[in-house]
Amino acid sequence: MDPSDQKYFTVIDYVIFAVLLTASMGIGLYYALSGGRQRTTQEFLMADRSMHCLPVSLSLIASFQSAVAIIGVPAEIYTHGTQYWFIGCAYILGLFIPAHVFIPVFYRLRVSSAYEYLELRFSKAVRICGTLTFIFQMVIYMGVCVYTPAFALNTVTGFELWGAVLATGLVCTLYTTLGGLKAVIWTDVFQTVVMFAGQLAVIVVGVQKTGGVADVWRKVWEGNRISGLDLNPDPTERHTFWTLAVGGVFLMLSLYGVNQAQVQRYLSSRTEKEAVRSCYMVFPSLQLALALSCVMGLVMFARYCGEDHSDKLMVIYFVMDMLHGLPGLPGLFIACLFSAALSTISSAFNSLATVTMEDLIKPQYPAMTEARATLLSKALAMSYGLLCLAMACLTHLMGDSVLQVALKIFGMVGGPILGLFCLGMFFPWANSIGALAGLGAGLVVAFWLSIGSILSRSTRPLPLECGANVTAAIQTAISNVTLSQPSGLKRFYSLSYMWYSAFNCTTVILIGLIISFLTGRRVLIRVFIIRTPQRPPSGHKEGNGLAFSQEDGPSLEERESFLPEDFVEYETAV
Ligand SMILES: O=C(O)CCCC[C@@H]1SC[C@@H]2NC(=O)N[C@@H]21
Ligand code: NA
Repeated sequence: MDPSDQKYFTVIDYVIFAVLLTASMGIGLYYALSGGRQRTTQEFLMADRSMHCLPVSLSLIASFQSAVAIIGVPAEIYTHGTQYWFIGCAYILGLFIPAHVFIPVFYRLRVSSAYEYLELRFSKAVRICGTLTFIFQMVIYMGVCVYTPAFALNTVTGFELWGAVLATGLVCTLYTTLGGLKAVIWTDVFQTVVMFAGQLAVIVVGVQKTGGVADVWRKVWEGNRISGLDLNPDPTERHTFWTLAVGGVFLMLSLYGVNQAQVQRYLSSRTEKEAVRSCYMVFPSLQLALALSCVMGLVMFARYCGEDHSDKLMVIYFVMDMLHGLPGLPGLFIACLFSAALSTISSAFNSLATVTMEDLIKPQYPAMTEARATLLSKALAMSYGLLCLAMACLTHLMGDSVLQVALKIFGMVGGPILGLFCLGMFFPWANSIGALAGLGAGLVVAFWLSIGSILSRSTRPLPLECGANVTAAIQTAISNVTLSQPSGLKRFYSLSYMWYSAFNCTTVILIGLIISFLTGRRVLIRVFIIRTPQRPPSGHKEGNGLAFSQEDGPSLEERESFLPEDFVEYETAV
């Protein structure tokens, strides 16, 4: 069917899309006109540190579940099978470690930006480099997130491309600028619900139209799309249990442990326990989001197993094929797609405005009044919004698998940032020079690796035949056929992109330690001692462990609020 002449959208579909934008605007206006009316940066950027765990947890999901996942994951499952689903195993440690390692450090320091920790632990220079790296990462990622849904929709349904990008970008910029973090969190809650509803609708209609669950399962099974546990230890294998479940942990830590967008949500919680609880509550919802997008890919395979389309358009084509003729459902899915995009880019705007304000501007102008600071924060949110629209154009040039592009960005830039924080929290003898050198080296290696990989490798999609005639044996033979096994630099370039976060994080730590040792002469070490509530007399001291280490540190006791004096200075000769 030629999409352009299909009448996909009835009036009700446009109404649903308009309702989504209007509701989001309404929430933004509500928080602009209620509470403290967004007059202080504490309210605008930190939601007055008054949030409950439920909205925070849904907002934590929404931040990194964009249209990239809604479109990219089903395409991944359609093309390569369900191996990607094993990334769900990474969610266990990927959320447990942030809850008990990173949240205590950030929450007890009562910072607004995660990068303040880097100045307290290392130096101002490390903080600024960390902030700039984060800004670079999120600006590129934002562009991918705005562009993906608009481009895919336009191609399949003729839906006005730049009109959609502009509508999304402007609405998002407005409610983020007007309503601050409270509005961003509550629109995230609303948009996450729309996201789940849209995906569920496609699955229910898709299964029903493809002959029912049994039929879908049979086709998917015969089409060899249910991947077994692939324990192949080869790090150049794109998706195996190890690259997803272990490499995925580092990816999750770079997002849910140290990414400012998530740290800001933890910090907006009313108590530390509330923040930890919100982190725990992310787990089931994230598993549900993953399951929905994977099942959508399976249903799509059952429907089209013989046909071959480029992945990005495939999903929208499938959805419109399933939903057209059912008034309101195409509109619901569009609302789902743009909810995914809106909730991610609003989080990006707000976190970018926060770090720019807290890490780059306030330190230069300490005497700035609260009113001016808030006004400037709003101006920043607005300008990041416009920058994001510009980035959307750039995305035009990206590769074809949007999921892979997004995950590569996290690996290339998020990995080194994770390494920087780990260096600070787990290695007390690391110093500022080491941290800077580590971050620099990590970024250089990360870019060298990913550019090298783009130039030298293409993924081998599984054959698309379905039906009993293609036995699993043949499939395995085909998919495992080893092209001339790369060696040396070629092998380095063919490292699975799912290992980028782990690899780049490790590079930063190793280089950081080596340089710290080399320059460690008489270095002053500032180690932040976390104190845990005084335990009932159980005889042993419990520490949150982390960022500190020297055993002869001060006794562990509860502190109302942590002040920089909690950083204990140590002279060490190396
Ligand atoms: O959806 C996106 O914008 C980016 C792709 C998914 C990012 C990672 S994958 C692991 C974790 N689970 C999610 O749902 N999102 C993040
Ligand atoms: Na989102």
